[in-house]
Amino acid sequence: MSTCRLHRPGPRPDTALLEQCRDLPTSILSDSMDRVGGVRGVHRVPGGRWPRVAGPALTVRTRAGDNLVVHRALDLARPGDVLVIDAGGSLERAILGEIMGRYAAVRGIAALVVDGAVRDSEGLAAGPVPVFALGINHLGPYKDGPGELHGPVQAGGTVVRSGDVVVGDGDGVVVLPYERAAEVVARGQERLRDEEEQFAAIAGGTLDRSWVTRALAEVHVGHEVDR
Ligand SMILES: O=C([O-])CC(=O)C(=O)O
Ligand SMILES: [Mg+2]
Repeated sequence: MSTCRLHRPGPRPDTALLEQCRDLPTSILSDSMDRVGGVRGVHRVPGGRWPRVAGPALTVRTRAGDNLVVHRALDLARPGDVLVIDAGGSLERAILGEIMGRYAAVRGIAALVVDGAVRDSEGLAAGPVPVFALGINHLGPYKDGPGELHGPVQAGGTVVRSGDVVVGDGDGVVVLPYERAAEVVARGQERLRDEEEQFAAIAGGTLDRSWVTRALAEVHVGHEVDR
């Protein structure tokens, strides 16, 4: 017998806001949090080609190399949840694999984010549920516990609370704190429009590059620079 501490679940973000998040690249969203609000080192498993995903965090803290409470989380998850599993960043053992990935799919789980390793990476990559992890390891987990659900965790150096908005794509994973999510999305939409204008200016040959010379004081050393 082991323990699984159950905290009270966090708030549930608005579905329209989650929909808006799916239109915003993680790069734009982390820019919109002043380039400091991202999960570091946790990426899509190799070969996974899923579209961008966004959902509320169901936070899981487990002992490194053990997945008993992750199994509990799979059974308690609500459709659309993103499991954020803090396995202490350990790569010693995988925390989940293809069986759990397939079960997550039938439970309607939106994504699995593991601050630790996973295995069966080819099977996970072929499945419908996006999986993000710090690494891959064939060595499987123990099932002894303990752990906790819905409490605050860390993933890739970022604090994640139950109900925070988790967004993942080909660049990795960002977490929008629940209270700031609407503001970050609004900033992100503005940045996306600005980037689209830059793409059009690049294609049309009208991109203004004057900021580069303004930002740099050039120092010529010993010879004239041809222009
Ligand atoms: O055995 C486990 O606990 C993890 C695993 O490989 C799977 O879910 O397929
Ligand atoms: Mg397996």
